[in-house]
Amino acid sequence: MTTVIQAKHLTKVFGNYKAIDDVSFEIEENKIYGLLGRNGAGKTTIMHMITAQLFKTSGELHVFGEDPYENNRVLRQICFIKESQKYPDNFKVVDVLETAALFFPQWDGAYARELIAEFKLPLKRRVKKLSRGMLSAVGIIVGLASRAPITIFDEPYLGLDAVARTIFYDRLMEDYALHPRTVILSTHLIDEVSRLLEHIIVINEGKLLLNEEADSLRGRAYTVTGPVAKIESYTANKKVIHSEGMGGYRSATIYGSLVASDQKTAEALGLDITTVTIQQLIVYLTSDLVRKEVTLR
Ligand SMILES: Nc1ncnc2c1ncn2[C@@H]1O[C@H](COP(=O)(O)OP(=O)(O)OP(=O)(O)O)[C@@H](O)[C@H]1O
Repeated sequence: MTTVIQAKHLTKVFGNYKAIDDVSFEIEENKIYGLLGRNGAGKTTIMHMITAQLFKTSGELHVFGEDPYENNRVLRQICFIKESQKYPDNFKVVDVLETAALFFPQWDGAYARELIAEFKLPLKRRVKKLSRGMLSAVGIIVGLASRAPITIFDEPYLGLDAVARTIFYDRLMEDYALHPRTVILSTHLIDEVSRLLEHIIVINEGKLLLNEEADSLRGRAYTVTGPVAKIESYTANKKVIHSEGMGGYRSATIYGSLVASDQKTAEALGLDITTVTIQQLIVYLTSDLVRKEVTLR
């Protein structure tokens, strides 16, 4: 596996606020990553350092083995699509595509036109006259057609309706299969994208909370539901990351794989067992209450 981004003890301080605190991770070639976390966790700050829009305070950051700052050789290999992308006032959709064609070495103009038709975008309309969702579609089209070896989508779909989001996910998967590259998706719609993600990095309050293959996270927690006394007996000595009650019933989410012996015990107690989605798992793990009580691994 080739590493395309390497962060070691990466730290970013704004004034006296540590937005990124000693974070280390590697991003490999030709994989789809989810960069996830709550509002203000530090995801955009990391993406801005990778794309040389912010200086790191300390630590190391290498992109394709080099420092990304003022390094055009590296930056032309990265396409960064963000929700708040600004375009010059007089730009029409067609101007955005033509500018992207000049910048990205692997740009595919024919594919961009196909996507324009699919998202029903008016090529000759000024970008500032587009609806919120149409503006997001422009970013998505640039991100896909750039075929950049590192393509980063930071909450790319503000205002995009469910149909258009599905088009984005489907096209991303198809095009990624034909033209593998590294994709980093940062989003709060985790359930929607979780089937696309191969590896998940979770940032919480500026620190690295999880850095794992998505498949290994899929079976990482489960929920048991049943009468309070039986739940209490079952969960003794287990890491409960979420719990809620209703009348005499309680449900408890347990951090850990459901091994055969535990499954037998739960069944013998008559408890219902349900799986936990990656989104639920991340919500529980990043909630303040849980982090105080549970130390991961
Ligand atoms: N230029 C800046 N000056 C001061 N503080 C900043 C600056 N940029 C970001 N921050 C702070 O750093 C923290 C991380 O912000 P960041 O935008 O990276 O979060 P995020 O994970 O992308 O959040 P969201 O999901 O809401 O987009 C926040 O507390 C934010 O207020």
